Amino acid sequence: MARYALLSRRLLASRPCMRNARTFATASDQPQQRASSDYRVKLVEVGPRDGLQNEKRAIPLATKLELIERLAKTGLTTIEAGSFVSPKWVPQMDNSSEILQHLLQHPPAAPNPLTFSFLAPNLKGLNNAFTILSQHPTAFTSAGATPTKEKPALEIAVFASATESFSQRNLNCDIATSLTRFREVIQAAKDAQPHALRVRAYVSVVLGCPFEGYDVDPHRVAHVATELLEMGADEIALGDTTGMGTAPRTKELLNCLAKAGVRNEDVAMHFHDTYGQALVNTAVALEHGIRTFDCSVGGLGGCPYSPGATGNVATEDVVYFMETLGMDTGVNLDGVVDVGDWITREIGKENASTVGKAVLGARKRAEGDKEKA
Ligand SMILES: CC(C)(COP(=O)([O-])OP(=O)([O-])OC[C@H]1O[C@@H](n2cnc3c(N)ncnc32)[C@H](O)[C@@H]1OP(=O)([O-])[O-])[C@@H](O)C(=O)NCCC(=O)NCCSC(=O)C[C@@](C)(O)CC(=O)[O-]
Repeated sequence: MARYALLSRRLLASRPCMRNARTFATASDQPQQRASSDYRVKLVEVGPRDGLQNEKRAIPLATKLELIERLAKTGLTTIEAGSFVSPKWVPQMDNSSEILQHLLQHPPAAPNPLTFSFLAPNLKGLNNAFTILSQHPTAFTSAGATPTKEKPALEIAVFASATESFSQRNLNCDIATSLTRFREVIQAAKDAQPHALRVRAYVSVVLGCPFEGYDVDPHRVAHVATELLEMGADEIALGDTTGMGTAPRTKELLNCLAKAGVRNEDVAMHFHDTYGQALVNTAVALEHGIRTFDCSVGGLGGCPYSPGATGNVATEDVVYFMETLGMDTGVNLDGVVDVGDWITREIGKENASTVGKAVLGARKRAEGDKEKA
């Protein structure tokens, strides 16, 4: 890890990405899977965490729980439900312990088994999660096991940065220090008793930084990602935190990661739609072979430490987009449209989903036609 921190940005930029596929802690001997799974897309709903973390008004615990319960009914299988960060830094996430507790005691009714994900930036955050988990040791499945409707799976997410400026603003430390902390978090999550936890690792500002601009070095992203995989992270989520990503730069980034040995099945894309490019970039990533995409119902979201960044790409828009391409998300479009309509009204935000608004408008017109007839 230290070698990445010590190399100058210039040196990194001039280095070609590694040509030979590297072996990471999580790599298996299986060849990249194609065939029918090629049409299956996994959507990770981040609305309850990324979608709400930036809201200034306190959102009641009951609203957050109802949001998760409503989302669970739509066919979504992975829901980012909270964040064990410092409440001084992100006050909105302060009731994440209660959320985790509730989800373990009362797993939401859902058509599919669920995985819940929680952010943890350090051991303190992870230990806060462990305090709740230790009270319900049999209420969730282990990392490798298949979750059931009665026993959800749990995942911890760490979040690194591709630029030093964003790392300082978001985590109050440089990238090297954050990676040292994440190594401890990942190790502790893997060693957890009675169950190991799955670990997702974000790399933020991969296609543009609010403080350093568009020119984020893809080689730097690849280095941070490979470090996290070598530590044992199960998945890398590439965050276009600012929504500054474009189609050619998304392609360049993914090619760079592939050359560094990062497998498509270990990558998730996390697009924000600030410049309206999220679906175009999604298409590029899909074409590249990525099959996991983050999204937020109603297009809620924004990072408190990324000024000007707006919401995540809307779940409704991604579901519609994937379906028009013949991809299978397993998510009920009408169901997520209803949730987006409900939560945006509930918290007094504009519904940022284009598809959500179109479907709601079409329904209204159909009702009007029915009344006239
Ligand atoms: C990492 C720290 C804590 C360092 O912040 P720090 O101030 O350097 O931490 P510290 O270790 O000096 O501790 C300061 C105080 O915080 C407490 N503390 C320390 N850690 C925790 C914890 N885990 N949970 C609860 N409390 C904690 C600690 O106990 C102490 O309390 P005090 O003694 O003053 O009463 C802080 O910078 C932080 O919480 N940052 C999180 C910022 C954040 O949540 N950002 C949004 C999520 S990232 C994101 O949205 C991007 C993403 C993931 O969506 C992808 C993308 O779009 O790119």
